[in-house]
Amino acid sequence: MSMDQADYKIKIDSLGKEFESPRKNVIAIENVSLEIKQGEFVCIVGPSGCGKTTLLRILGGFEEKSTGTVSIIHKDSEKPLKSTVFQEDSIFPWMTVRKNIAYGLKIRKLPRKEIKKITDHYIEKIGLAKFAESYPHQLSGGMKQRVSIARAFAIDPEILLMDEPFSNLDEQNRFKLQKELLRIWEETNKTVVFITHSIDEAIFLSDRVFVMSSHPGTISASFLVDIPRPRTIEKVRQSERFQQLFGEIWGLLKSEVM
Ligand SMILES: Nc1ncnc2c1ncn2[C@@H]1O[C@H](COP(=O)(O)OP(=O)(O)OP(=O)(O)O)[C@@H](O)[C@H]1O
Repeated sequence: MSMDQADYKIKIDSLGKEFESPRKNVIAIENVSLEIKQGEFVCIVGPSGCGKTTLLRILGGFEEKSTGTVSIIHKDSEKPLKSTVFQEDSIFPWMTVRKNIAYGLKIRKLPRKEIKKITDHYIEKIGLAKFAESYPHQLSGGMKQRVSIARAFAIDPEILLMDEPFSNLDEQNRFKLQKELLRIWEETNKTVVFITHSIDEAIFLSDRVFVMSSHPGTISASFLVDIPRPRTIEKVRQSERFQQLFGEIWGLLKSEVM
């Protein structure tokens, strides 16, 4: 199939990962198959240890798979295919907010003017104009995660991989960042794969939620989140569809978590 004909952005087929260890090998994920469309926002939820991070690390190219196939359509080879945002803030402590966001663009050797334009745009988007020349140690946890997100978007990847980026934040900061993330995503048409422990967060953010189960770590179900956008946390939580999805997803996870 030619790239233009493919109706997926990411296609995973019978993916498996076994970690070898001297005592006992661990099967982290087994027989994972899924397709993600261009521009889709998907969340993956599942109990601790079910293999979410392993799956994301394979997608990100940080880990080798053991079995199966992963196909990702890279449309514009001039631009990076993917960028990852991790749970802990991973910005450079010795660089200012501005330099952190500009870093990936400098690596790509974009013209200086262009770098400034893009960097200013994202500094504004994440509400850190007053902190552009601050260093990470002068920022709160939420502000640092904002910088990570801005940095990931600034390099303009086709796919964003996010591994529990908000799990270390308090609830109010999490709401704020979720909203900002959706706002930026809505204007960029990027494909996002987002891992979270939180069913609320998964439903609020995504077009589709994949639920993973453990032993073996595999996809046990997927749910279409047909709640209209733009969304607000208040409206989503009050909607009947939210309650219904929450009940169904929790129903699946409950037995494992308990
Ligand atoms: N480098 C490694 N070597 C050996 N085993 C590993 C390695 N990385 C992960 N595992 C094992 O693979 C399984 C899946 O781990 P993974 O971190 O992907 O789960 P997770 O769903 O992301 O967990 P959590 O939600 O707690 O972050 C676990 O049993 C874990 O111990």
